[in-house]
Amino acid sequence: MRLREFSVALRRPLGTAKGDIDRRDGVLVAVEVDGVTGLGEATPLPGWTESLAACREALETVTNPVEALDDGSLDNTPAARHAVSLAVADARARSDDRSLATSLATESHTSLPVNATLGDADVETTVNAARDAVSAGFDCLKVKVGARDPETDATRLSAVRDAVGPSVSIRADANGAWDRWTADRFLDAVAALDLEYLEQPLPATQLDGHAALRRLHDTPIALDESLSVVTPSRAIASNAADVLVCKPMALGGPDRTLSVANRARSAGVDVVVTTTIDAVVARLGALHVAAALPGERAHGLATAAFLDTDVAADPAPVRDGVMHVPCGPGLGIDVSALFH
Ligand SMILES: O=C(O)CCC(=O)c1ccccc1C(=O)O
Ligand SMILES: [Mg+2]
Repeated sequence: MRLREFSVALRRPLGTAKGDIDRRDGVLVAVEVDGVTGLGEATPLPGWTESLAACREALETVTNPVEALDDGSLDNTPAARHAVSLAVADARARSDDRSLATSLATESHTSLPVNATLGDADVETTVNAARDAVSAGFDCLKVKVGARDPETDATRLSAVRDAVGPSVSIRADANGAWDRWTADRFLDAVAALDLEYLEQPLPATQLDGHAALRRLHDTPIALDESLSVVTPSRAIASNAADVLVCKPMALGGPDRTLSVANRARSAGVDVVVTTTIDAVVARLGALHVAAALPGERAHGLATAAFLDTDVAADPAPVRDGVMHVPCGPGLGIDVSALFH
């Protein structure tokens, strides 16, 4: 297995309730499966995955990539497992001469709607960013909340709703910033705004709290960080979510993400696939995984624009709020663009 480290700055930091994300560092991998090369990427983000040091160490110990996926050695390092699992899946799809999405599902989407991601900012900046996103063709916005008091966040969202009108879908993501009472205040204040959902209002371990919010308010609830600290089965069984926000990087790879998504769907829980603001290889992986899932919701994959540079050219840029799934073999990116 070949490894190549990379480091990219964000063009503009993403402000969240848990601080700014301003750079992303990770490891690209290339594996050989039956003589065919596949590409993977580990871009760890503590809070969702292991540290970069733990990720690097786990990848350096892999001798047989296919066996490493099943022997438990990568179970505590989801970003490292993601890189290996994606690379093996990419190699297999390439040797079958199929796109990754079509190798993962008998029926897959050829294009997907995606949400614009709006960081924490004051009311005016948030409204301007929302208008810009809608002008660019997005009909779904995800706004970061939880860095301000809940009434101020409600004012931001209300101003966004007024600016974009009723036909644009609005999501909010608090990144676990609140306690039950603060989340109640926020949900009371936004009750008339018809939010698509509120993502991770409470800390990751508080499944019962999320279940209570779901019972007491009409705004649907989504879980994100919780999926990194409790088993997906528990998250699904606890009635704590209408939607699971699935980050392949945090769940340990495309295979694990598909299995979580299938279990969620059987329980009547929807799935939205997002990135941890990854480089092009992992973004494409998440796009193919999302394409392999049924459902019509917008995914959180429009994160390329946060990066100042990338490790290779992007074959799936966002146009009009939509991403087209590359139909060439595997991920749809040349191995030679990344490994010489
Ligand atoms: O879902 C999106 O719109 C983009 C991804 C995103 O918001 C995100 C990006 C990096 C780290 C955490 C998160 C998050 O969903 O909380
Ligand atoms: Mg989130």
